[in-house]
Amino acid sequence: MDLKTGLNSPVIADHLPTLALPAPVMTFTTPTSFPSPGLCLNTTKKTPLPGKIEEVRATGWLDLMMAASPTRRRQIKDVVNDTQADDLDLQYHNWMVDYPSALTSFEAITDLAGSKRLVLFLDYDGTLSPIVDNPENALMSDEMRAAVKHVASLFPTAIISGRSRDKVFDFVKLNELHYAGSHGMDIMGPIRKTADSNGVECIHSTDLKGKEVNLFQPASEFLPMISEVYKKLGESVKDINGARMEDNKFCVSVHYRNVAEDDYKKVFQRVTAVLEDYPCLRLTHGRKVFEVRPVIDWNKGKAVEFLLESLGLNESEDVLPIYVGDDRTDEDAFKVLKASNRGFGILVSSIPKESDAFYSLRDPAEVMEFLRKLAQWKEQSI
Ligand SMILES: O=P(O)(O)OC[C@H]1O[C@H](O[C@H]2O[C@H](CO)[C@@H](O)[C@H](O)[C@H]2O)[C@H](O)[C@@H](O)[C@@H]1O
Repeated sequence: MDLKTGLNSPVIADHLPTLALPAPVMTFTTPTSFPSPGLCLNTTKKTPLPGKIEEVRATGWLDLMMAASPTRRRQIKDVVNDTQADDLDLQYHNWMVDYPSALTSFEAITDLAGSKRLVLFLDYDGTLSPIVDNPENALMSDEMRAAVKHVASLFPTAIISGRSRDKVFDFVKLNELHYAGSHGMDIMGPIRKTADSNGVECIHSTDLKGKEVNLFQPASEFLPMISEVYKKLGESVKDINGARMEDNKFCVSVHYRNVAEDDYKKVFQRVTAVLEDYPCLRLTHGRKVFEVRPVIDWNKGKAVEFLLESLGLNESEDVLPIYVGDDRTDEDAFKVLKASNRGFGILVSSIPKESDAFYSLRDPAEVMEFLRKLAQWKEQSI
């Protein structure tokens, strides 16, 4: 079995790299040294790669596209027989040895939390709302909203999403939370309580209720480029049935969930052709979606660190951050918590996946149960 490609393997490894087109601008290591888009504008157009290499690259991405957000057991019960379905269950249960359920391990989690201050980071799509065909319809249920509101009244809570911050707020509609949109490139957080140690510049602003907040937008210089590429990508995929664009402010999503598999390659080729002219932008891959974003050293993991610092909780030993997410981009946050050894990630997945998370939950319904249990535990211990 090849665990890395996911071929013949129960484990989906969707950690493939960002698009491997040669780019003159690499990622940067400090938050203050973001590349200016101007640095990338005058680069000469790259010589097209020999057909064969292009083909290999396209094929690698094609496998990824096929494997992305694979069909869940309950959806495939009509197309596989009972034995195959039982096999899938067995694979899932074996996988859970490495990624135990956060529900069945709840006591271990609260033992670890003890008297520490718990901080919650939540992804949106696939975590608080189920994955649906039309991204505009990814509504959060009232029960989930109530569960999130309840935990947010007990623990500092933030939502970190790939969507634009405004869009995710429209879905969630809760003022008690902090919000980071565009994969953390648009953060509205509390006024920083600690000294600004790494020189990250924020704009003081007010939220809808007039409360003072900090706005952090490390990719603001890229806005004109992002809106230009949004238009070009839209033009280039408009004849592909089912392809859908989404403007996430500092990044762009090209959805192919509703595209026929025969057209996947076309989507990939059209997107990469447009990006040939934008070495300052990179392509990543989520659940049946391509995400185009600036090449800056900023991601959901950095957003977690930033928010912890803003909350004055970054240096404290007494803090237990928990991040719940379902997607490849959430892995950056899982990694940060794992590396700092002070909190952990919970991967939301109904299929086995390699992850830097510590625990797992099967779907948003289990996420809601977990949030309710956390609130109940906290209230009992007050
Ligand atoms: O970080 P997230 O909040 O998880 O955002 C990642 C992407 O989520 C959305 O797309 C995904 O959910 C859609 C609705 O269920 C689904 O139709 C799509 O196939 C999924 O990829 C969002 O629409 C994207 O823009 C985000 O990048």
